[in-house]
Amino acid sequence: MKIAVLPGDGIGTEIVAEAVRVLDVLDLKFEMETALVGGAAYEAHGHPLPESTLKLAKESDAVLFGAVGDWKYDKLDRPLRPEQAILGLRKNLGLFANFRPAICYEQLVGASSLKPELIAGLDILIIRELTGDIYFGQPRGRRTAVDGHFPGAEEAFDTMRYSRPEVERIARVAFEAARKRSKRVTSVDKANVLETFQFWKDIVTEVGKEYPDVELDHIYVDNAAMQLVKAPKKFDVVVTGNMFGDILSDEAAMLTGSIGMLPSASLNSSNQGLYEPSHGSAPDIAGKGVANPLATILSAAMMLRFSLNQPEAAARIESAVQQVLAAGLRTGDIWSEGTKRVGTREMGDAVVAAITKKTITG
Ligand SMILES: NC(=O)c1ccc[n+]([C@@H]2O[C@H](COP(=O)([O-])OP(=O)(O)OC[C@H]3O[C@@H](n4cnc5c(N)ncnc54)[C@H](O)[C@@H]3O)[C@@H](O)[C@H]2O)c1
Ligand SMILES: CC(C)[C@H](C(=O)O)[C@@H](O)C(=O)O
Ligand SMILES: [Mg+2]
Repeated sequence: MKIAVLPGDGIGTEIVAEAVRVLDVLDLKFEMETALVGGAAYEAHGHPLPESTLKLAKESDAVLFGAVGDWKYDKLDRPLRPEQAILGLRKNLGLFANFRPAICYEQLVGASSLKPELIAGLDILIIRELTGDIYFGQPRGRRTAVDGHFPGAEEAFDTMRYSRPEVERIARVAFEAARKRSKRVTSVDKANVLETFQFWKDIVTEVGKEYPDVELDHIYVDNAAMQLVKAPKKFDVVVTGNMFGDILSDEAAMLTGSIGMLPSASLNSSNQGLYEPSHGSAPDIAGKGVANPLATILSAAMMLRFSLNQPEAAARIESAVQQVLAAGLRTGDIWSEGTKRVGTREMGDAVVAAITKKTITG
C-alpha cells in the first residue's frame, strides 16, 4: 500500500508533519512518498500540480493532503494558482464524494461560539458533492454584457450545472451513509431559485424511494445556514452540492470548536481517497508553529479506515486524540480558560505519546 503525502503551503507542511509522525508510530509498513503541490510546486516547477505529483497521486492507494494557497499567488492566472492543484486532484482522481464529519468532542463544548447545550453531543456528517456544480461548469470567463442592467459593460460568468448521474451517485452515497447512522438525510438546495437545484432535489427524491428505511427531508441553503447555528443537532447526514457544501462545512466546523478540528475524506468510485483537513493554508498563522494539527491527524485516521482497510489503527488515532483533549491540551484555536496552550509540535507529540501509551501531562 502506498500513501502520497502532499503537504502543500502555509500550515500544510506543519500539520502534515504531525500526521506523518502519528502514522509512523503506528508502524503499519505503508510506503509514503512526499511531493510538492500548490504554491510550493509552482515555485519549484512553474505549476501547482506538476505531472509528477499527479502521477504519484494516481498510482497511490491514498493521498494525505495538507493545504494550498497564499495571498501572494492571488494575482497569478487562474490555472497557475495553488488552489487549482486541489481542484485538479479532485477532478483527475474523480473524487466526487466528500465526507466532512462535524463532531463536537465533549472536552471542546466550551470552545465553540455556540451555547454548550446546542452543541454537546453534536455529530453531523456533511456529504459534499465535489467534482461538479459551479466549480467545474463550463463556460466561464469574462465577456462584454449583451443584456442585463448594463449592456456593453465588462462582466464575468460561471456555469452552475449537474448531470443526472452525478446527482444520483452522491445521493446514493448519502443514503448508504445514513443507513449506518440514524437513517436520516437532509438534502440542501436552492430549488426555489435555481434550476440546477430543482433538478438536484427531484433526483434526490427519486433516489430516496430506493431507501424507504431512510427519512429524507429538503431544506433551502439559506435556511440550512440558519438552522445550523440555531439547532444543529436537528441534522444528521446532510447532502449538498459543491459550493453549498464548501460554505456549510466551514460553518459546521465552528460548531465543533474550530476549523482546526474538521477532517475530510474525498473518495472516488473505487474507494481511492484524498484526505485533508477542511481548512486552508492559514497564511495568517503559518510558520509560527501554532496551527492545530488535529484535523489532519483525524483525516489520517479516516484514510486508514476508508482507503487502507485499517479500522483498528484508525480507532487508535481517534482515541489518542480524545485522550489528549481530555488531558487538557489545546492549540490556540481551541484554547479556553483552565486548559494548557500548546503548539503544533507539542500537540503531535501528545497524540504520539497517547498511541504509545506514555503519560500525557496537561
Ligand atoms: N483545501 C485547501 O487546500 C484549502 C482550503 C481552504 C482554503 N484554502 C486556501 O487557503 C488560503 C487561506 O484561506 P482562508 O484564510 O480563507 O481559510 P483558512 O482555512 O486557511 O483560514 C481561516 C481561518 O482559520 C484559521 N485556521 C485554519 N486552519 C487552522 C488550524 N489548523 N489551526 C488554527 N487555526 C486555523 C486561520 O488562521 C484563519 O484565521 C487561501 O489561499 C485559500 O484559497 C485552501
Ligand atoms: C481551496 C478551495 C479550492 C477549496 C474548495 O473550495 O473546495 C477549499 O475551500 C475546501 O473547502 O477544500
Ligand atoms: Mg472550503
